[in-house]
Amino acid sequence: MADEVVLLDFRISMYGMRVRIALREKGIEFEHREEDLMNKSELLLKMNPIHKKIPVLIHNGKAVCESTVALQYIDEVWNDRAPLLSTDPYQRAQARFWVDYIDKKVYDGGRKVVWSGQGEELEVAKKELIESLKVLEGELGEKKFYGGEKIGLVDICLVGFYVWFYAYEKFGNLSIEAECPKLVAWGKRCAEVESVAKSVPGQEEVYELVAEMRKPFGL
Ligand SMILES: N[C@@H](CCC(=O)N[C@@H](CS)C(=O)NCC(=O)O)C(=O)O
Repeated sequence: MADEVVLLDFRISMYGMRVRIALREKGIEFEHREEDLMNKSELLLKMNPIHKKIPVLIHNGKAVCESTVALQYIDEVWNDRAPLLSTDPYQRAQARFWVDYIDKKVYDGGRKVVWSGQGEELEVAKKELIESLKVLEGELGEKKFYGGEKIGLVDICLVGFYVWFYAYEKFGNLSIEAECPKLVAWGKRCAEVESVAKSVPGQEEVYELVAEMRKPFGL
């Protein structure tokens, strides 16, 4: 029986993007179902009753929730091609450490920049975001990708945030390129990789959609 793979998703979600990229890295055909997060589908509520969030990967009718869990699942099920992680246990542990860092620090900093409005709160958020990006830039060093010559788990998990950089810059009145030029160069390299190019929206599209989402909150 052919695999049936469905992804419940939201186009500008950095978490959704990573699952799309991983599936495309592996060459897995999948059906993409866009969710309206203000009016979630019955399927989403049924498949992710605990968190009620996207992305949800549905493989032959079975749901896998949480993006990093989905990436691990994808890597284990389709383990005969395009590995997302090194075979070395220590390298694997390191990659998972950085994904955890991204999800805690970059997500938090970015969320606050987008939703803080103006003033002291925004200044603190900007500092937090830039600090976390500088740490990640340091970890990249002179490598082409975090995965080495090819994109790997850390690249796949961070590139969705790169797609939000323009929105962070506009709402935070900051220049990520001035602060982290090597990280921005890395993001541009990633954006040229086929699996990424096919999976992520443009930075302006993200900015425009987020600007619409902020309006009801008077931002
Ligand atoms: N830790 C989750 C985060 C997923 C997440 O925050 N999804 C957001 C969209 S980016 C969502 O579904 N939000 C809807 C809600 O919170 O009701 C993951 O890695 O999958």
